[in-house]
Amino acid sequence: MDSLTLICTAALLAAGGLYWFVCFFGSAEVKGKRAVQLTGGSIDKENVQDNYKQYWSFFRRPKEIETADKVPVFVDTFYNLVTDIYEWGWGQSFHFSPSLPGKSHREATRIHEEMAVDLLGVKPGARILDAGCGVGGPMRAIAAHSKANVVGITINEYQVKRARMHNKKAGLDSLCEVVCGNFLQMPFADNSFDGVYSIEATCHAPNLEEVYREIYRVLKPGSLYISYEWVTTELYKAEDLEHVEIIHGIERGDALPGLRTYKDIAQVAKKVGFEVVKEKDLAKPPSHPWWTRLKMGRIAYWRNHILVTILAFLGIAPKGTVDVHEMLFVTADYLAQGGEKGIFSPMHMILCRKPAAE
Ligand SMILES: C=C(CC[C@@H](C)[C@H]1CC[C@H]2C3=CC[C@H]4[C@H](C)[C@@H](O)CC[C@]4(C)[C@H]3CC[C@]12C)C(C)C
Ligand SMILES: C[S@@+](CC[C@H](N)C(=O)[O-])C[C@H]1O[C@@H](n2cnc3c(N)ncnc32)[C@H](O)[C@@H]1O
Repeated sequence: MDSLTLICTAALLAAGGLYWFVCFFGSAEVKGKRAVQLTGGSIDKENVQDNYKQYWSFFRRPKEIETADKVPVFVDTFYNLVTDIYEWGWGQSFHFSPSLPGKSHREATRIHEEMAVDLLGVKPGARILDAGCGVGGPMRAIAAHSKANVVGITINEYQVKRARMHNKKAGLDSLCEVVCGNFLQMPFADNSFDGVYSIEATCHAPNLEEVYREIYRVLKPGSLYISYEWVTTELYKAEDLEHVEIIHGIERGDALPGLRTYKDIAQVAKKVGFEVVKEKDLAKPPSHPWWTRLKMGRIAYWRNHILVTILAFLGIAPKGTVDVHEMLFVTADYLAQGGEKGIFSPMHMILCRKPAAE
């Protein structure tokens, strides 16, 4: 080999190495997390693996998941385990949105979020609630778009920390406030919000009636509530074993005490006193598939898996991160199958009004 060939080979190797480094340590989306910063949320590094086992133990005793008082703990554990991986591999908005041809995932996400607040019809300065706010991606988009004051509530203390940090960084902390608490028993006065929204969050409630009743309580009479619900659709057949396996896979990988059918949503809303203004499954055509983003990411998930394995081996990421990542990897597949078969929707939209006071 002459020296020119040697130099060229070395340059190629260096460029390849740099490319892998950027791919590995850089981010697929714009977010505030890098692989080397993955943690177990509020869980101490050495306890992550045990907490992951504890999360799975809930599914070995499904009756416990049905016991309402155990669910917030189970959901909190789940979000300690996944929040950093979500932020790293998906972004600050922990939800799906229909694909929009010609638009990026970020734009499609923002449009889906802005639609929610547009339908609430709130004015600048109004006080609105985000029930189940995650790390606040939707809250910031909605506050910036509507100029409303948004109060977010999440059961997970680590998400509160992340959301407050992002709000400050985005210069939106004067419009956005974050509270740690349970949306089944909120620390807010009756009739104190001009609007409420929940994006892919109430699916974690063991009993939809309880959370809708609580949202109804804090909403001012005459004001609107909008929710994007996770449901099984009319195509889901309980006697089809493949359908059952997909839905169970979605429940296990997403901390769900049991997916509801689309029929339950309006029924429960009416039961607690709401008038149903509009109900629509936003996943249905002419919407473009929401699950293509999940499928397109497959190569990146493999890359992420290798990276997480190396980081855990080196002791940089907590032990247990590999298991959590693997769980999400498998879940992504169940979600995409549910979407493709049309048996599952993460965006069954319902818009309700609390009747005006007499
Ligand atoms: C509303 C909920 C969460 C919905 C989505 C935001 C998340 C559901 C599945 C998640 C993911 C699956 C695969 C991961 C991948 C293996 C990893 O490398 C990078 C992150 C993922 C893409 C991750 C991102 C978030 C989800 C899409 C539920 C919980 C009610
Ligand atoms: C999938 S994330 C969606 C977050 C946010 N809506 C978004 O789209 O980015 C679900 C959120 O619901 C919250 N949540 C689940 N159960 C809750 C409960 N009982 N009380 C408060 N928040 C809860 C979780 O902590 C998490 O923040």
